[in-house]
Amino acid sequence: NTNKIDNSYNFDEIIDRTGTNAMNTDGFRQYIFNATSEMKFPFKDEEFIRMWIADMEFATPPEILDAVRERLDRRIMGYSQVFDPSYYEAVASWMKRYYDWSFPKEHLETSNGIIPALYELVEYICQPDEKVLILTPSYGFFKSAADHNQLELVCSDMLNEEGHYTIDFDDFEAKARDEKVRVCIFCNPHNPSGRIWSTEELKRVGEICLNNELWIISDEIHCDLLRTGKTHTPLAKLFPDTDRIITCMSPSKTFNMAGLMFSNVIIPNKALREIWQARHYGFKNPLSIAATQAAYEHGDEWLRQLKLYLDDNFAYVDDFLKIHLPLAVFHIPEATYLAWIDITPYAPKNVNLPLFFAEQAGVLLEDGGMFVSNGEGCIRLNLACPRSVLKEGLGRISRVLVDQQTEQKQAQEELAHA
Ligand SMILES: Cc1ncc(COP(=O)(O)O)c(C/N=C2\CONC2=O)c1O
Repeated sequence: NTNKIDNSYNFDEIIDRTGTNAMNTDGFRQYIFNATSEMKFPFKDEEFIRMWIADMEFATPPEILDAVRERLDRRIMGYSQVFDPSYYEAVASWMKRYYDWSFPKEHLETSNGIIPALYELVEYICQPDEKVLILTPSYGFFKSAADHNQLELVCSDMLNEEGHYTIDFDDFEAKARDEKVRVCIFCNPHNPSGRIWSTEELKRVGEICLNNELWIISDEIHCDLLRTGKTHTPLAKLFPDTDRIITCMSPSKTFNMAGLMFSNVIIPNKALREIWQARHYGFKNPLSIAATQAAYEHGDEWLRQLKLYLDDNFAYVDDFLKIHLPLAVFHIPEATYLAWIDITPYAPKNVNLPLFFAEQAGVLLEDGGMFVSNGEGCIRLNLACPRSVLKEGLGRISRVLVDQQTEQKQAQEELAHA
């Protein structure tokens, strides 16, 4: 089952993920609600429309699955690391083709995911009394990387002009000047706003950080997931003379293989790289190595078609909101497959929005409260799903919000006439 029809990949296919130990289907009670599996809802688990965690409902490309099968056919799954030079060649070729960027082979390390790499790099870079700078709203694990290392987190709230997010450079620079701020974890492209930073913005971030002797971890996991026609610039590409920018990338988000826990960490600074090599547990899953290399060697056409499908999903959301929730603030993001929507005019006040939508609509989603700060009134929808699923999810969301608003108006009228 290659999920290809003629030469097109089938992104409309509904794939059953139950019984696969998927966070998406089985981990939401604990992750979103900090609850046990006993937590009850008016919906069966299989009735939920799942739009929360950022993995896809699409099959991992057949070319990648074939590479895993091929490695399985070697029949021994012993201790493994990346020894084969063809791995670096595959990564380097992808970076050249897509970002016109290259880096020396000796700078390339690998990690069992970018989150673990963030935890390790922050530990190796910071002294115990130093601080971690991030932009907010932020992917929650950026805060965890500071918390995990008992370090103070410093947040620079992004400016939000009617849903257009930009960096408050005065605030960012003021915080970067704090001599105890040692590292900035920078999200490029940005989750959850979906911004692709312009060259000017990237240069200002880099100059502010480097002029204040910060290290920068540029988390670029979303860099392949762009709207068709958009381009990504690795931050390190703009600063070839510094070795204080660490770049984290992975095909895990691009090709729906996050469960294989494999990412690239490009560390130009020799001393830091030596600490990484001394401290990091270097053995890797041989199936993950095979899958990751295959993604870079054979993923182009699947990615091209995926981007077109996501373009259409985003266009559908944009049209839907303009008709059914016209007061919501939404702009099709330049990157990611995540829709960040300000529903303040419709949202019930003082309720836990993920719980509200789970209980009232049978939709699992994340809200601004899960993105550290500066996300009030916003929800985030994962659009990496078949259009039929997207339509059902949006329909349920708008119904409960409009019903909620109608009930609010009726209650106000009754009060007014009481
Ligand atoms: C900015 C960013 N960095 C790192 C990761 C995870 O890297 P990994 O450890 O899997 O290699 C994610 C996944 N983002 C997710 C995952 O679920 N919801 C999200 O927003 C992410 O958005």
